[in-house]
Amino acid sequence: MTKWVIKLGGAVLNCEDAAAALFKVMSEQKDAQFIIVHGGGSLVDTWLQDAGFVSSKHEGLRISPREQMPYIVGALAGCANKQLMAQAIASKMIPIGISLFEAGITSTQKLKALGLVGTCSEGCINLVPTLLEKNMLPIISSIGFDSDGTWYNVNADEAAAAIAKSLDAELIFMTDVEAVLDANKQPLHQLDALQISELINSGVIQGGMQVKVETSLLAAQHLRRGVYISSWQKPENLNALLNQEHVGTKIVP
Ligand SMILES: Nc1ncnc2c1ncn2[C@@H]1O[C@H](COP(=O)(O)OP(=O)(O)O)[C@@H](O)[C@H]1O
Ligand SMILES: CC(=O)N[C@@H](CCC(=O)OP(=O)(O)O)C(=O)O
Repeated sequence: MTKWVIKLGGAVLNCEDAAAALFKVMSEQKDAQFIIVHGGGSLVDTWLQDAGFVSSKHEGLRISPREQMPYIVGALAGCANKQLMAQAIASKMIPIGISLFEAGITSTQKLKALGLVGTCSEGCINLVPTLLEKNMLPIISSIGFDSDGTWYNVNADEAAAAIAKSLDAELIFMTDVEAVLDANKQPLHQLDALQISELINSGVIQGGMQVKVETSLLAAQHLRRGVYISSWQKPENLNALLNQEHVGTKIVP
């Protein structure tokens, strides 16, 4: 049975029932198992702003001071995770909301200057295979922990790639744009390492998309197959991708 890790960008939560439409596509698939890894960057922005914090990013990664972590964890592992669970339940699936720790990923601090931004490496326990055996849908937030129990804010694209790696699963990034766009805002069909570095150096790919393409390339190289970036705005995109059709941008190793 093919395993698919589907990374959902957090903006899906701003669009009523968009996630439910994707869950419906998944529930109709036979011979496939799904694992959701989700973001929620826009929700984190709102929660931090409402709490009076200023939040900034460095190359697409949110600088995460210790005192902001309760809001970040609350938005990602709490609100975003449970909102997605609600839409999965409405789509007649059986979701189990977990963090990276239960999904077999351990984190450590990435870079002191970023605060509690975490990395991903292989952890000690992994509930995902058991959940899949029981026909449950793991919905994994990008909150990680180290072996001392310190919590970390992990970029959700990096989290999805680590989960796909640990399960040797197919990986699809579903974001808020149809594809990676070139300098003229035209969709790019396929990208390799050289094209990616040129587009980043020239500033055409930046911010969250920079993290996504860099992470996709590493994942494609590790998995030795293409990784897709497409939009969650059209559920038919997911259907097409699951049927091996080319939609969005394919990142090739
Ligand atoms: N070359 C590019 N092509 C497409 N989107 C880009 C590009 N460069 C930057 N972006 C931005 O990246 C965003 C997607 O990244 P991000 O907001 O992190 O998505 P997600 O929350 O789905 O992970 C797009 O909405 C767009 O604003
Ligand atoms: C370290 C880091 O950048 N963490 C991200 C985690 C959420 C995320 O990645 O959300 P999207 O997938 O919706 O962008 C953040 O705080 O925004």
